[in-house]
Amino acid sequence: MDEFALIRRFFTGLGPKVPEILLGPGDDCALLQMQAGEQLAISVDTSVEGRHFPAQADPWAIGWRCLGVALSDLAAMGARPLGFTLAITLPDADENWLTEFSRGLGALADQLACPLIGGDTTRGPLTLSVQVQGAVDRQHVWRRSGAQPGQIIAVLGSLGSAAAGLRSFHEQPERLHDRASWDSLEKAYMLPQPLIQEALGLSRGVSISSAIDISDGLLADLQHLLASSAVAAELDLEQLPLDPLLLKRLGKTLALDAALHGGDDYALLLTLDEADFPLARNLCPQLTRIGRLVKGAGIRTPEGDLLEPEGYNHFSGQQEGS
Ligand SMILES: Nc1ncnc2c1ncn2[C@@H]1O[C@H](COP(=O)(O)OP(=O)(O)O)[C@@H](O)[C@H]1O
Ligand SMILES: Cc1ncc(C[n+]2csc(CCOP(=O)(O)OP(=O)(O)O)c2C)c(N)n1
Ligand SMILES: [Mg+2]
Repeated sequence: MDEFALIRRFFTGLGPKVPEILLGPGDDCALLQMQAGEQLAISVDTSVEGRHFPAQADPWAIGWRCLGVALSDLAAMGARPLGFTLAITLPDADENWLTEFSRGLGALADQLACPLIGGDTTRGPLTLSVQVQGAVDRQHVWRRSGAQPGQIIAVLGSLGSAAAGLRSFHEQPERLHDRASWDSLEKAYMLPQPLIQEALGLSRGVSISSAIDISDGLLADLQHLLASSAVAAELDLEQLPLDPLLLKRLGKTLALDAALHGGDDYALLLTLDEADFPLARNLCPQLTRIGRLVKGAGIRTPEGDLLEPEGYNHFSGQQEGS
């Protein structure tokens, strides 16, 4: 199968038709029509085999995951997906692998009405770069800056599960191929659900002062939000939303460590006025209050203990060839 046959067969017609996409794959560019009052939100994330997902992972799940992690950034801005492009680097054109990969990718593209509108196909070590495009009402766009002392910090989605799921696959690699039997931790890692609908519902109904999605770990990503907003945080570790299975599997200390530093959660961290929290909870019952913003810098517990924001960092320690 040559490059163009591969594109036609696996990467054409993924996701539904949406009115804003005037032109999809097949020309030199895709064309998007923006509506008056909306801004274009753009973000790209690369997923590398062995770095972001295990070598030999289920191709359906790799397809879902590489789009899911990218769409999470649209959720974090309160943006509605319009479409995505895929730059794919493949070691070879394995038809079975590509069939499953494009089905997993297409399943999430359908669920969130986000069609594949173009891309690039090359040969080399397995790497997937997904660029997402979204539309955001200029009145309701969320940024990392904007958090104010006195407001509360809330999280949507659970924390630490994905890190425990990755650990489970390290310990039992044969489980990577048994998608039907994945538990909630394994699903959290391999099949992250970007919180697009939840974010859109919240952004229309309540004023959110700042937001970020959690990819590197709660403390690391909270620190990015705090730095952008020039505020500090007090976190109540007893309130973190933890899956009961995570607590059962790892015990409280390791579960907390996974929730604070593990990453791969693709949960949303939001700040808002305390008075708006009941309304926000009505719109999104899973929203959990985990702390509050205070003047100053850094992250502390209510008892005053400093929490160090170590999270995932691609170049910390400079291993691999330095
Ligand atoms: N190579 C790069 N060139 C320009 N901007 C970059 C590059 N890598 C990351 N960024 C920007 O730095 C910021 C932080 O990146 P990242 O941690 O990847 O964000 P996220 O967790 O939202 O994916 C983002 O605004 C991103 O666009
Ligand atoms: C096989 C494997 N090992 C380790 C990890 C842990 N990990 C790798 S990258 C990452 C952080 C998120 O990736 P990044 O490229 O920083 O995404 P971004 O912050 O740009 O969204 C984490 C927690 C993983 N996901 N998979
Ligand atoms: Mg990124």
